[in-house]
Amino acid sequence: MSIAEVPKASDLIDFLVNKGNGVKGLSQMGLEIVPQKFIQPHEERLDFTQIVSSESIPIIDDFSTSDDPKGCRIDCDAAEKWGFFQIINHGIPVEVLEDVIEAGHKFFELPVEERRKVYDSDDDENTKLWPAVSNPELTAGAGRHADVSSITMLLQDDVGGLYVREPKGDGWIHVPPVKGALVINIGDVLQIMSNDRYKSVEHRVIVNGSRNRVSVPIFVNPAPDAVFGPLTQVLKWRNHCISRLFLYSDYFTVFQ
Ligand SMILES: O=C(O)CCC(=O)C(=O)O
Ligand SMILES: [Fe+2]
Repeated sequence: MSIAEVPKASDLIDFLVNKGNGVKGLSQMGLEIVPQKFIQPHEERLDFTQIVSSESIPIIDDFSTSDDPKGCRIDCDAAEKWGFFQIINHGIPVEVLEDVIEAGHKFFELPVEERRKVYDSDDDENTKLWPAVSNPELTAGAGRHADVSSITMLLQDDVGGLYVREPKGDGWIHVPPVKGALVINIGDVLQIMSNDRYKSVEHRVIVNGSRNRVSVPIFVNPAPDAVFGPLTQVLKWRNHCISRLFLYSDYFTVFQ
């Protein structure tokens, strides 16, 4: 849980997608490089020596039957240690997920005006485009952040670029695209409710040098007027309570 002082992905998306500039828009403006606003400050750039390739987040198979205690144990361990895991064979047909991704790519190929119409008429605002840029190492994809959700469920295409903080270290671990998988991560709310047992882990997105990336995150959030804090049932996991109570709308405003 921390707030990173980096440009927000939403600014980049707003410029490139909502305002309809696109990557082409950048070049039509005669810009050789991405505007300064979207350049990562030096200390925030992901330096490739920070990538840890010897470790990977767990892939949990057959999540739907994990109400057996052994399965639950694996999920809990993943939530405690990594805060991130992927699930496969979850019950949603792979073809359905692939259709969603394909629709996302098609949408972003539409001319700007068409795209706007879809935006105005549709409430599906979750699909995200991470446009290919020629200098991805300099550019803000999504700066490092933790989610202010309870949990987040993410569908990503096969481009890759999501990195997760390694447990107890400064490195970043790639979350490789796995066909038909959903990436699940613990958000701040569940970290607090679990009294710090489950971890809301920092992550970031690095855009690709040549391919547009589509991802569809679904944030499961409490209602704005919900009050949350460590659950009394879990206080035994630490001998002190790590947090006060929050009104979710206040929490969101401060930490988003
Ligand atoms: O697209 C992704 O892989 C992650 C996006 C993300 O972290 C977010 O929207 O909070
Ligand atoms: Fe996120």
